Amino acid sequence: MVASGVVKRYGPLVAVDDVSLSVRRGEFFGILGPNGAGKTTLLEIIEGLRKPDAGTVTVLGLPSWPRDQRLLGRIGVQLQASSFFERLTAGEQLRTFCALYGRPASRATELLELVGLQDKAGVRAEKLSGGQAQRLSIACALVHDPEVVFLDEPTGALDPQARRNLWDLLRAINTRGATVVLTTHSMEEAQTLCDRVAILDGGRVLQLGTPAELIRALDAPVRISLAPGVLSGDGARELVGPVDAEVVVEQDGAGTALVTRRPAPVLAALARADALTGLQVQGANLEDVFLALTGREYRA
Ligand SMILES: Nc1ncnc2c1ncn2[C@@H]1O[C@H](COP(=O)(O)OP(=O)(O)OP(=O)(O)O)[C@@H](O)[C@H]1O
Repeated sequence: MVASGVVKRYGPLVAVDDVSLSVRRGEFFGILGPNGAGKTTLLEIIEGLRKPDAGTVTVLGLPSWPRDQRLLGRIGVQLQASSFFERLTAGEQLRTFCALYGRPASRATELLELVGLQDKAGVRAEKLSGGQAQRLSIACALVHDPEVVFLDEPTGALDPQARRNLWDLLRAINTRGATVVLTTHSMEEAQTLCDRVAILDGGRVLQLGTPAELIRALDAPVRISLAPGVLSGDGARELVGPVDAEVVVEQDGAGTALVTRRPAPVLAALARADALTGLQVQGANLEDVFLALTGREYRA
C-alpha cells in the first residue's frame, strides 16, 4: 500500500495534511494518534471509502479511488457495527457475506467460532453487545480471506479476554500472509502487534518506525525500583556515588528508585551490594513516545 501526498479537508479543517507512507506486503501496520488526529479519515481514504482532495493511494498496486471491483475482492474492511444488514442474526449476516463473496455457508460457522461468537449465531445483530458486534464486524471483513485487512479500532469495545483473543486472531491472519493495517488508541496493542507504526497528529505523520526504534529515539531514562527496605535513599546515593552514570535517586512508594540512562553499571553495583531481590526495571514504552510527541492536553 502506498499513500502519496494525501490531503483531506472538511471546510477550513485539514483532517489529513499531506500524508505519504507505504506499508509492505505482509506487514502489520498501526496508525496511532489522539482523538481527531485524522486516523479514520486517512484509513477510509486508503480503503477507497473516501475520496482525497489531493494525493493518491494504491493498494496491491491498484488505485483505491475510484473504487475498483478487482480490489474489493482482495481487501477486507471492518465496517462500523451500525452498518450490519437490518434484522439479520449474526449467523445470517455472515452467511449473506459468504453468498456475496461466493464462499460456502460453512465458512460462516468457521468465522463465528474464530471470533468466539458461536453461541450468538441466532441472535440479531442489533441485540449483540458492543464488543460482540465489533467481533462480528471483524468476522464479516474476513469472509473472503483478504490479502489486506483494514481495521478501525478493532479492540476498542472489548474486554481483556476478548482483546487478547482478537490479538491472537489478528496475529494468526498476519502470519498466514495477510497485510494488516489498523488504527488504535492502545499503545499496548500497537507495541504487541505492529511491525511498524505511524504516529499521526493534526493530520500529519509525526513519526514512523518500528515501536523499538521510536522508543530508542526517545532516549528516555530507565527506572530501577528497589523492593521496600532494601536500601534507603541515602544508602542508594552512597552506593551509586562512585558509579559512572548520572543517577537520580527518588522515593518510590515504600522503596527507593534509581533513574538513569546507563542502567548497566548501576545494576552491577546493586548486584555487588546484594540488592537485586524484588527489583523492577522499567524502560520507556510506546505510550511515552506518543505523549512526548503529541503532548498531554485533552483533545476534542
Ligand atoms: N465528515 C466530516 N465532516 C467534517 N469534519 C469531519 C468529518 N469527519 C471527520 N471530521 C473531522 O476531521 C478530523 C479528523 O477526524 P478523524 O475521525 O479522522 O480522527 P481520528 O483520529 O479517527 O479520531 P478518533 O481517535 O477520535 O476516532 C476531526 O477534527 C473531525 O472532527
